[in-house]
Amino acid sequence: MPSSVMPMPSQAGGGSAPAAIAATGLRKSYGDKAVLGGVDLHVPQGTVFALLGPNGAGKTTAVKILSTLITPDAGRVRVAGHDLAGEAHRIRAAIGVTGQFSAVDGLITGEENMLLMADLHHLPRQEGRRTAAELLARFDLTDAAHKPASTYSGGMKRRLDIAMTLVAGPRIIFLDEPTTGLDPRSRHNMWQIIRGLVADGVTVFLTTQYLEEADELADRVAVLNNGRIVAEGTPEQLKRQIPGGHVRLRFTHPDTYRAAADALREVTRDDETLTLQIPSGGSQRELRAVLDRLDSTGVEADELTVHTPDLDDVFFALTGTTDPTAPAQPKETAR
Ligand SMILES: Nc1ncnc2c1ncn2[C@@H]1O[C@H](COP(=O)(O)OP(=O)(O)OP(=O)(O)O)[C@@H](O)[C@H]1O
Repeated sequence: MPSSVMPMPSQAGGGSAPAAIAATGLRKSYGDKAVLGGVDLHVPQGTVFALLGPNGAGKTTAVKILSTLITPDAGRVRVAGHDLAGEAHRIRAAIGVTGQFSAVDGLITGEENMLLMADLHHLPRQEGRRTAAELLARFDLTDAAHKPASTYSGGMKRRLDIAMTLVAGPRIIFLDEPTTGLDPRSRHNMWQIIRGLVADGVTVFLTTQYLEEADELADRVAVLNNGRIVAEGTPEQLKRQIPGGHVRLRFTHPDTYRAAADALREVTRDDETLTLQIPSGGSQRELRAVLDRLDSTGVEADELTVHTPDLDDVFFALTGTTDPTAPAQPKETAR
């Protein structure tokens, strides 16, 4: 068995795949403030795991513990097959961490940052140069390699940061909010980079406030709220737990609106906006049933929208909050 693999008992949703990261009963308090109140995590090798949570939920604290930066008050942690208690140095050698605050030194060039990292990891000079050049090319930074990093855009700095994390070839990387503050294009670039890492077999532990990001990237998502995991599963599993799919019909004439309300069952009426809401999973069959019923009474809606539950709904249902920093997600598809 490779050293980065640890067997885990089969657990709900986690399957029996070998874990790259496993934690049980993780607790951490600052003074009398309990930040993590008994957290279990299981991240199979070669997968992307997203830890979601509102501001202050304890995501960064969890990452800091798992990446050996701080010690938990209680709990057992194994990363890359090594126990945090006693083998933290082995864990450190096996992982890469990109935090919310960049490790990039703006005064030196991108290439110099990379070579510095290669030196820190004691790579032989030749190998360090080769690895730096390869990573700079892979992250589309070759042209900027000889410019001071302070002249880089936010997206370029973030790419350089991750490239630096990869110099030592970690098989597990922690990305704490990797796309916060990036524009949509840079965010999509970052997603491609993360997908590329996973294609190479790297395990990615990601924290994010962007629900769309977790949906796009993560094999599994855990929602952290008040120091506890309140839900865990694939994005699809989480969405299925949440009711909320519906068809919304909007009318301009009150008479048509009333006729439609009478014709349809199980509608929620909004008399002010002349809108009807019908619970629906959004399948073609369910939509057709609604349309057939409207047709049969000769009523035509002025607008029809289908709302399928997304991670926003999950997040809201589980944490009682939507994150004001998350960008608006287009949830509804006008038909
Ligand atoms: N060193 C510390 N000393 C005291 N309190 C701390 C310390 N580090 C974190 N906290 C507190 O612990 C709580 C969780 O912080 P943490 O940074 O883990 O949350 P987070 O989920 O990462 O939040 P965000 O999304 O805002 O980064 C917060 O209330 C924070 O103020």
